[in-house]
Amino acid sequence: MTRFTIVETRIAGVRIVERLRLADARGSFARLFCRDEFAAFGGPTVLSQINHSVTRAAGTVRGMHLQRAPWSETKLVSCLRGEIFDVAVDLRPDSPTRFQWVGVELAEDGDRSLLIPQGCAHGFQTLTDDCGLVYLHDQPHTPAAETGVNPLDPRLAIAWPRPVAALSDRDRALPFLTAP
Ligand SMILES: Cc1cn([C@H]2C[C@H](O)[C@@H](COP(=O)(O)OP(=O)(O)O[C@H]3O[C@H](C)C(=O)[C@H](O)[C@H]3O)O2)c(=O)[nH]c1=O
Repeated sequence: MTRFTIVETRIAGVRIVERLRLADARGSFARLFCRDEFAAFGGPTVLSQINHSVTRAAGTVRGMHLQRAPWSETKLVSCLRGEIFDVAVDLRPDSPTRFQWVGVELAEDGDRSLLIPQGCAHGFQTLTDDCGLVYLHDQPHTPAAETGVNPLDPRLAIAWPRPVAALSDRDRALPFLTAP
C-alpha cells in the first residue's frame, strides 16, 4: 500500500509529500519517511540526522538556511504540533527558478511535509503558538558549512502571512541577495 503522494511544485525538487493517515477508533497512524518509496520518486534514501524544533510564539520566523557543498542537504520538514507557513527558496545558480520561492501550510492535523532539495534554503513562520517541527536530514549538521539568505530580503519578497514577531539575531544578520 503506497503511503505517500508526491506533489511537484514550480521549483524542481521542492515537493509536497502527502502522507496516508491510517485511522481507527483509537486515533491514527502515519509514516513520515520510507526509504523504498522515497527512492521510487528520487527522494532522499539516507537519513543522517533527525531534528526536533519547538517555537513558542506565533509569528516567529526561522530561516532562510541551507548548508554549502559538500554538506548540501535534503530536508524533509513535518509540523507535528501547531501550524506553520513553510518556505523553500531556490538558490541554485543554474536553476530557471533561481530566487523564486514556494510556501505551503503544514499543520499537526494535516498530512503533509515539505521536501527541500540541495541548493534550496528553508525557513518558516509559525501561525500558532507552540509549534513543533521534525526535520529529516540526509547530511550531518556542519556549522562551518551553514549559510543562508535574509528572510526579509525584498528581492525574494516572501509573503509571510503574519507580521514577523520574532527573529534570531543570526537570522536578522543574514545577507541580502546581491547577485544579478
Ligand atoms: C540546524 C541545527 C542546529 N543545531 C543546534 C545549533 C544551535 O545551538 C541550536 C539552534 O540552531 P539554529 O538557531 O540554527 O536553529 P534554527 O534557527 O531553528 O535553524 C533550523 O531551522 C531552519 C529553518 C532550517 O531549515 C534548518 O534545519 C535549521 O537551520 O541547535 C544542531 O545541533 N543541529 C542542527 O542540525
